[in-house]
Amino acid sequence: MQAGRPSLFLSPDFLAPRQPPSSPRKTRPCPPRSSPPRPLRSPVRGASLPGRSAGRPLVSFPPQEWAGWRRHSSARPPGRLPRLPPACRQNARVKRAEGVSDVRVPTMVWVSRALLRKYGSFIDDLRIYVKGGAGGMGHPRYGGEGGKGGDVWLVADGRVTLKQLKQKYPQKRFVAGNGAHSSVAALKGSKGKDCEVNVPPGISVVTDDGKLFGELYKEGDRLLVAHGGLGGCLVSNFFPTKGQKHLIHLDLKLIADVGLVGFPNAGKSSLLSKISHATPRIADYAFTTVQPELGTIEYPDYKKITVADLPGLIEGAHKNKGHGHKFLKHVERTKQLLFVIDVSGFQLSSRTPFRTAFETVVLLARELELYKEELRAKPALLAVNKMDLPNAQELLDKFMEQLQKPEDYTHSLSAEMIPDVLVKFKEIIPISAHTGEGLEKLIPCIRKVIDEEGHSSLPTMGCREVHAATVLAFLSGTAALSGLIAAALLPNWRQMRLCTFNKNEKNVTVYTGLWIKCARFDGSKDCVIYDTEWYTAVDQLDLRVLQFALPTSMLTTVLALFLCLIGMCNTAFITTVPNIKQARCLINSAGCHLVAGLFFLLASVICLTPSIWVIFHNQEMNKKYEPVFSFDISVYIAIASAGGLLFTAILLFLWYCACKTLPSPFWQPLYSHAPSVHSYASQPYSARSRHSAIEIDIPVVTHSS
Ligand SMILES: Nc1nc2c(ncn2[C@@H]2O[C@H](COP(=O)(O)OP(=O)(O)OP(=O)(O)O)[C@@H](O)[C@H]2O)c(=O)[nH]1
Ligand SMILES: [Mg+2]
Repeated sequence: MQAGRPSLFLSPDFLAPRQPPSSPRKTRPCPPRSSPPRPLRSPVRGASLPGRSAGRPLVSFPPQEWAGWRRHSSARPPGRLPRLPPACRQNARVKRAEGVSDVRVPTMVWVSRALLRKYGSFIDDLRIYVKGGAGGMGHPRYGGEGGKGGDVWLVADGRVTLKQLKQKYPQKRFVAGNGAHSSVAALKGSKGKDCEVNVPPGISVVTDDGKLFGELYKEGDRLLVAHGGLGGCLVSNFFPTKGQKHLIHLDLKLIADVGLVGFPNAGKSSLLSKISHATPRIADYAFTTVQPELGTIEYPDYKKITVADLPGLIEGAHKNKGHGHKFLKHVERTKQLLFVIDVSGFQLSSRTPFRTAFETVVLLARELELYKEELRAKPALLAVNKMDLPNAQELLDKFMEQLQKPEDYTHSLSAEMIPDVLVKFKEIIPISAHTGEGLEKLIPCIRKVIDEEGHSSLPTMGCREVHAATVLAFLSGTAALSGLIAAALLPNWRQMRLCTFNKNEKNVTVYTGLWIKCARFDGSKDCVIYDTEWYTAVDQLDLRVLQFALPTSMLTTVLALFLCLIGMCNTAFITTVPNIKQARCLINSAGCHLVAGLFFLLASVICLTPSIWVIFHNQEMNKKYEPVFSFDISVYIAIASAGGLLFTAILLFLWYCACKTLPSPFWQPLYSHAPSVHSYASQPYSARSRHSAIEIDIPVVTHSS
């Protein structure tokens, strides 16, 4: 077998940790004859599975043995059965010739073949070579300095996967450009071209010797992995230095809020498919899931929680048995663990012991603990699945009893299988992923635990944030509008103080507003002149402009407030899902807050500019005529109102930017169906994401027998 290619056959000890290859074998041995019968035919009597063996079973297999092959078999393994390795085929032929009908095919061969068929094309660990560009030569005669070599950067980009990266750059070499040499024309050589490698977010960069280089968590994160060499200069005798070079591993670890942890066949994928729109593969055999898959639970207040369906763990996963490390590493970054167990227990194969539900919990806790102790600290929920099976209630009662006093029931396990600390579950919820029973309790519970812990890997904006931002914008906008109205109505834009030297006369102050002029004698509150045609007088252009500017500003503000109001009414003040039509065009559209913010900004500018002009215009008038003009309180009010409008606009812009960068549901399509259509829950939680599963790359598995 060629090294580096996925094997076509795996021996049953595939699940054992990889050992250095011993002496090469020419033929692959058939698994021991002690293994129990395994079917190659469909459980349906007489029906043969599609594929090359269709119509001509390789081996026959009594139906009653099939029944014992998998517990609670409800689904036929999909697709064609794998071809047996030559040695086994030969063995089977001989046995058939001898009249032995029940030639046994080990479960793990079948499982491993199925696993590899899918597993081989996914990557979550890629080893690449990075090299910074060399510096340019200096110029000894003129003292010129060579350009610096380009650097190699890793840039997190959600649109790429490691598989794409590998396909695009099969050489897996990333070399930055060299710096330019110094020349007479350009004594300082230009810098070499940087090399940017787009990698998926969630990457840990590890050197060949296991040293952590850095991590790229979110879109746009950058990491410098190889510096370019320095250009030749006087210090280096005009000789350049070479760029750094490294062999690094891009290790992809899943970033999700909740990780589904359990033994194979517990119903993890079934559960994910029920609570989200993800469509993981579900089948009645172990290791159906061989690549982690993500689904998203969406709550009525638009909070989203990502759930990762991880491949099943087996005993010894912490020692990398069954590729345990590759699966367990994805648990590391989840914020919450959701243990899923089969209420009736689990048995991987007839050669491995049967484990009760209680034992599976104990073993899972031990595996996690041995893999990384920190995992113990993660909040955990326990979903006891398959409650629709007969006797499930009795088994559950027993299981609960065992959990109360675990030390009394661990005698069936050896000492090294018992965890130092049994996981403390925040909640134990009996469910049936089949019928949907218990999910109405589980879904809010997941949310509650995430909220309590106060961290979600995907920061989301819920109703409260929307409420706060729009209410604050609405209030400050309303206050600014009131200010504008007051400024427009008060006759206090300009004062003209007329003093007299006649002792019998009193001084007069003329107050000019936008619409009226009022002259008052000192000590009197009554207007002696009430002139609504004041603007016919010369040199009042600034106030004439304000006559148009302020109403325009007010109208614009009203429009912006209207947008805010509708947004608020459709989000914060109702508990049900907002009217989809309105929400789409107003709240849900990225333009809504942007437009409202732009209106506020416009209103602010329209009001502010002529208001400031009044101040300068007064100075000019004082110079031109007598120094009797001064501005009045309306100017202050107008400028303060413009400031308020500007603040509102900034608030909405910030909110817009936050929404654009955060994965807020307000910028994505809303539900396409009402939440109540879900068969399993009539409660307000929709729990159905509009996202389908996100594919996660998994490493290529190469095994030689
Ligand atoms: N009766 C019953 N069967 C269930 C339930 N949930 C899952 N199953 C069945 O159990 C089998 C395994 O389900 P999966 O969802 O593939 O299990 P898994 O834990 O993802 O398995 P792996 O991917 O191998 O780790 C399938 O045949 C499901 O139909 C349930 O609530 N009740
Ligand atoms: Mg699965």
